[in-house]
Amino acid sequence: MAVQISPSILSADFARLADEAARVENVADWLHVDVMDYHFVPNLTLGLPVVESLLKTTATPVDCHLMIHDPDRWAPDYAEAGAASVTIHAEAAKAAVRTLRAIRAAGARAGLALNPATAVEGYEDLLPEIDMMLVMTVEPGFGGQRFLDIVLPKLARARALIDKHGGEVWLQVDGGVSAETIERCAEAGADVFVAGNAVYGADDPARAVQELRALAERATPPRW
Ligand SMILES: O=C(CO)[C@@H](O)[C@H](O)COP(=O)(O)O
Ligand SMILES: [Fe+2]
Repeated sequence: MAVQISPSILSADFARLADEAARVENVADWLHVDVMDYHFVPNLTLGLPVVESLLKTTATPVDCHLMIHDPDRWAPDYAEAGAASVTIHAEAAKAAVRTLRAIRAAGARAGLALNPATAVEGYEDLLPEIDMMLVMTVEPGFGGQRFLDIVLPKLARARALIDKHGGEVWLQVDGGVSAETIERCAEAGADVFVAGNAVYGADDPARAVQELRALAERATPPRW
């Protein structure tokens, strides 16, 4: 699978979201939208009404990362609104299979996110239910945090499980991904790279996306 870059608007200017999305249009593969609710994580960002408005202003597929207490209640709504990918947290979902199926039924790709301390092995049975696994490389809640390299062995184990399963499950990495860390993520098997600060903290976000993509492509090991 080709390298995909998903800039996180968490590091963008929330008062100018349409303009910020336009800065990476035609360069980024996705626009990563971090939904936080002050309950699952100690931060608050935006919700469905803002995502609905954003979807009207950008042609880039929207990748919603739900860091919310009750994803079973809300995730299908994001898919129905038109988000192309909706990711729920394993630690928050109480009915993960039902919710992942509802996301797919609404026409979106279904993602399952794991916090740094959550073992991937517990979720092997869910691989047929998902289109993407998200391995967090920071504790969720804030942009601009330091990359947790202790998560890299888990990322590699996730890649091995996905390859063993044989399906088309993408492996996303999120948190502290930058020019300094992206190659290690690619070497460990990630193929979708979220980057907030490294893109929207740069003078030229589009160029930052291109540079990250080139680094990840160079470091991606041949798999077939
Ligand atoms: O989900 C999250 C944080 O919880 C991320 O998507 C961050 O927004 C990534 O930002 P950087 O670590 O790349 O600055
Ligand atoms: Fe995220």
